Amino acid sequence: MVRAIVAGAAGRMGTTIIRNILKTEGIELVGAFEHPKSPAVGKDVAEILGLSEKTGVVVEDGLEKVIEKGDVIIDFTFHTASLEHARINARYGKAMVIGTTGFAKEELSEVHELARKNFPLVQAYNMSLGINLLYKLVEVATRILGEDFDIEIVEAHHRMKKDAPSGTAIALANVIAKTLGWDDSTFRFCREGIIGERPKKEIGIQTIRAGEIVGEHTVLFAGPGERIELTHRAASRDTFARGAVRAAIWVADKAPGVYDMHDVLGLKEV
Ligand SMILES: NC(=O)C1=CN([C@@H]2O[C@H](COP(=O)(O)OP(=O)(O)OC[C@H]3O[C@@H](n4cnc5c(N)ncnc54)[C@H](OP(=O)(O)O)[C@@H]3O)[C@@H](O)[C@H]2O)C=CC1
Ligand SMILES: O=C(O)C1=N[C@H](C(=O)O)C[C@H](O)C1
Repeated sequence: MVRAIVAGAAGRMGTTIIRNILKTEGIELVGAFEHPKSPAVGKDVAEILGLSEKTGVVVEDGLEKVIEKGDVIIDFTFHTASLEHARINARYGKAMVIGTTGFAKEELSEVHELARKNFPLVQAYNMSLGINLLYKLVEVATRILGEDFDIEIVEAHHRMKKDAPSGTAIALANVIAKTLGWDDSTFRFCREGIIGERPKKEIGIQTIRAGEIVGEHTVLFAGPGERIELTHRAASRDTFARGAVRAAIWVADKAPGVYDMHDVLGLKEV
């Protein structure tokens, strides 16, 4: 049985992940924590989730209060918090699953460096099966169309999302750039005013924030006389949470290193 600790236990993803752990075989919830000022601290997670029966797991006020109880930490919080949790975990060597987005390049490099030396980590900006398949489809479409077609990414999320563009949009842009042998200097995040003709060597990334949209990504390939759009729409956060729980079970007994959802889902060789 894999013993899981959930960071950001009162958040949108934290609560969804805990619900999924409670109904999944092979994994149990042994710890949950929030930042010290959170009103959730000191409450049984059942109270946060609106369950009638107590779980016996109380929300603590930091990772170090619970880390020794668990085998794997699942972290969907905030970029600075996840980096701090990785730094703490480097001293304990527990497995980690990090779904947090919004990292600066240097922050993510530090997280990966810590993992390579000290603990197994699954890090992915999107843990849904559909998006991880979309990465593959986009790679194929880019290989076939990339030289002649303009490629744009449009992402839409709920009004509460703190970072833009989404981590998934950046990951999609990275797939396209890698396939074409380009780098991230070709990413174009916004356009305004007299911008002139679109350069060929450009990957547009546009952001929409509105209402309660769970998460939508479209990659658009527009060429002479025709257009292809590949779209993924998440209807519920459960799709991300199921992926995170699957990743937690998978990574618990792995050697230190950085893994992604293609490792977890067995899509590496597809
Ligand atoms: N990889 C994937 O598949 C997915 C990734 N995400 C990413 O996950 C992250 C969280 O998203 P979401 O759940 O919607 O956001 P929320 O703001 O709802 O949840 C984050 C939680 O973490 C808490 N938190 C902040 N700092 C700390 C800390 N130092 N220690 C412990 N807890 C802390 C927050 O508390 P407070 O609110 O009080 O600040 C909040 O409860 C985002 O980066 C998002 O982009 C989201 C969905 C899918
Ligand atoms: O903040 C969210 O909600 C989501 N964030 C992730 C991202 O930034 O890619 C994944 C998902 O689309 C939901």
